[in-house]
Amino acid sequence: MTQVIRSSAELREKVATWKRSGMLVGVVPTMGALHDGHMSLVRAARKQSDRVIVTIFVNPMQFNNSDDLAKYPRDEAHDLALLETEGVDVLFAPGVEEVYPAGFATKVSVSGVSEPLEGAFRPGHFDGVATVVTKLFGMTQAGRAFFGEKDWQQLQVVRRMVADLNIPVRIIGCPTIREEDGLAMSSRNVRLSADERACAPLLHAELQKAAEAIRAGTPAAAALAAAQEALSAAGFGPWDYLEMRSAETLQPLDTPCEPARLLAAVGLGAVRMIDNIAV
Ligand SMILES: Nc1ncnc2c1ncn2[C@@H]1O[C@H](COP(=O)(O)OP(=O)(O)OP(=O)(O)O)[C@@H](O)[C@H]1O
Ligand SMILES: CC(C)(CO)[C@@H](O)C(=O)[O-]
Ligand code: BAL
Repeated sequence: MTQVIRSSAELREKVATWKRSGMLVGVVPTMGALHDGHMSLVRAARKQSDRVIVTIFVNPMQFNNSDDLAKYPRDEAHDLALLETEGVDVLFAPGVEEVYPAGFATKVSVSGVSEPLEGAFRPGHFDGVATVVTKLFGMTQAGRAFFGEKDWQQLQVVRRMVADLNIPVRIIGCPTIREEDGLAMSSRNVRLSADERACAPLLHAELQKAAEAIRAGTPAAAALAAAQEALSAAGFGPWDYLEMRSAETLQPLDTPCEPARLLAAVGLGAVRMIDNIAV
C-alpha cells in the first residue's frame, strides 16, 4: 500500500522511524502526470534504496508562464495507482500552502550552470526548481534522489547546488526513456495533435544525426544548422535553442573537446519540446 502524506510534519515522523532502523531513503521528485519516464526513476529508486518516497508537487515558483501552469496535466488518482503497482512506500503530495506558507521569503539561486538555455528562456525557472528541490530534500531527508537526464540542465543545477550547500543526498541521474519512435516521454506530449505527434520523433532523430556528424568531424555549427533547417521544414518552431554545450557546466563548446551534449528547446504546435543527447 502506498501511503499518501500531505504534511511535512507527518512525513518527518515516518522517515524518522525508517531511519531509526537504519534504512536508506530514496526520493523521486515529480510534478505528477506520471509516465514510463517517471516510473524508470521509481524503479531505480526501488533498487537502490530501502524505502521510496515519490513527491508530486506542481511548483508554481518554477513556472514563468501562467498558462503553462494552469494547463499542466494533473491526475493524482491515476498517479497513485501507478505508484502502488511499483511498491512505492509514500506519495508525498503537499498543497501549495504546505510548501510556501504565509511569510515564505527564501530563494535558492544557483549561478553559472542555471543561466543559459532553459535559464535564459524561462526566467526564474531554476530559482524555483532549486528552491523547491532544497525544500523537498529537507522535508524528505532522503539519502538518494533520482532525476531524469531528459531535464539535463536541471540535473546539473541540482548537482551543483547539492555540492555547494553540502546537502547530504546523493544525486542519481537516470537515462531518458523514449517512445518506440524515439520521442522523449513527457507529460506535455498529450497536448500534441495527431499530426504534431507524428512529426515529434524527428527532434530526436535530427539530434542523433547531428551528434554522429560532429563525432565524424563536421563542425558543430554546420551540423546543428542542418538539423535546425530539417526540423523547421517539418514544422518545428519557434526555436529557443539548439546548441552543443559542455555536459557538466553547460558552457558553449565549438568542438567536443570534453564531454558534450546537444540540447534543444523548440515549439511544436502549442507545446514547447525539450530534448538532449550526448555527443
Ligand atoms: N522521458 C523521461 N525519461 C526519464 N526521466 C524523465 C522523463 N521525463 C521526465 N523525467 C524525469 O522525471 C522527473 C519529473 O519530471 P516532470 O514531472 O517534469 O515530468 P515531465 O514529463 O518531464 O514533465 P514535462 O516534460 O511536462 O516537464 C524529472 O527528474 C524528469 O527529468
Ligand atoms: C524536479 C521538479 C520535481 C521540481 O519541481 C521538477 O522540476 C520536475 O518535475 O522536473
Ligand atoms: N521537467 C521540468 C519541469 C518543468 O518543465 O517545469
